[in-house]
Amino acid sequence: MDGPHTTSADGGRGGGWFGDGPAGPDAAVEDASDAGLLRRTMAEIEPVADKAIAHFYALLFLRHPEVRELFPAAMDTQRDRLFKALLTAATHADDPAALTGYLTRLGCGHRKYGTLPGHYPAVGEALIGALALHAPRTWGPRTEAAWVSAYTTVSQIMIDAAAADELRAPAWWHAEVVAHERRTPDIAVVTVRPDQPYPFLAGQYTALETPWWPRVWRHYSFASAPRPDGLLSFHVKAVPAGWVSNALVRRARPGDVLRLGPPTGSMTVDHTRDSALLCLGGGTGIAPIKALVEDVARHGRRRTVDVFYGARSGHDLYDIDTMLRLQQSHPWLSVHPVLDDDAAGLPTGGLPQAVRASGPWDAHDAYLSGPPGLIRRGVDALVGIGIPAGRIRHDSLEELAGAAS
Ligand SMILES: NC(=O)C1=CN([C@@H]2O[C@H](COP(=O)(O)OP(=O)(O)OC[C@H]3O[C@@H](n4cnc5c(N)ncnc54)[C@H](O)[C@@H]3O)[C@@H](O)[C@H]2O)C=CC1
Repeated sequence: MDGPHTTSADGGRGGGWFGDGPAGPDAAVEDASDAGLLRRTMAEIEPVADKAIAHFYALLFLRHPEVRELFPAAMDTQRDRLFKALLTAATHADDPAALTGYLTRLGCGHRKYGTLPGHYPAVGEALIGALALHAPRTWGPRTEAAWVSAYTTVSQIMIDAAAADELRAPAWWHAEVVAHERRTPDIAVVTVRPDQPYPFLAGQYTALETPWWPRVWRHYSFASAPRPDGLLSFHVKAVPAGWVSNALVRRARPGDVLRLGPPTGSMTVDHTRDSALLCLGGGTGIAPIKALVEDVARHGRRRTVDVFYGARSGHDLYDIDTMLRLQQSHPWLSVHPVLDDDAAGLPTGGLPQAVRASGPWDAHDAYLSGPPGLIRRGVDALVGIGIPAGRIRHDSLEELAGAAS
């Protein structure tokens, strides 16, 4: 690729990459601000997003075959993540300050894929090409200029963030599997030793790649707070069609070497506060909750912690012994197992109902971890019982959608 990002050369003004062309449908637009033009494209693209995404990748790989090797052999459902992230970012580009955190993480996170500054113009060109074709009613020179300008802002923040990160941290870590414990036929606890120090906070997660599915990255939460021996563990459930999770549960053995991206996520404990914690962990979502409990224990400042640990059946409460042991050693910790059905086989209403039925919780800081459906319903329940949304933490639902597969 040829040097750093170049799209700012024309500043996105006067027609951009596809020539000046005739005055298009954007000539007499009411809200002709850049943000208004971007919103109009988005509204037109939304119903045909699948086609636009397919076109985007076709253009990208046709014009820049060298970029293909940054992506996995099989482009699965994750393929729309790049396109969607670009659109989300570009449409918020009129407020770069608010976006900087997101784009900084995105730029740093892209280092593990081998992304270089020279790749950004190729992606931008394909993005504009796909949008122009699939939003013909609203596309025109001014709209194109607005997209070029937005993409330039977005990509420059990502490029700068990656360059700054390069001075601080590796693009990825190699991590050798040192223990592999099958807790149920579908769930394994995988413990790894990173090849270099791996600083992270309890409650965060990382992207992980196995040797069996190169360039397919999946997110897993750390199942422990940082340990003195530097080891990291993950709770992995093999799910149908989950390439990475199946390989980790059924194939990984001590000695195998994985790759880890940087730690990310803000579901961490604020130790400047002393309010009590209410934690909801569903299924393998108990992993980061356990890490948070260990973090509170190590921090030494006692605050009460209530953990509601939900599972579909008693058999699925694969980590209950660990949680009960923690409860025994810490008088400030209460663990409440919650099954979907009661002893008579009747539905219990699950975690949200169990939390609603106890309390009061309105003075607590809340943490949720588990399937996206549980998080959505859990947040509704917690807001309903008086916990302000600003005191409820969970990982991004978008990231979780592809998390465990
Ligand atoms: N940081 C995080 O938020 C983490 C999230 N996860 C996610 O947790 C999930 C774990 O999967 P499994 O163990 O198979 O969970 P599961 O499907 O067996 O469900 C676990 C618990 O969540 C409840 N639940 C599920 N869907 C619900 C809904 N729509 N409304 C209310 N309650 C619901 C179930 O009743 C059960 O108590 C995966 O999707 C994984 O990606 C896993 C680790 C960390």
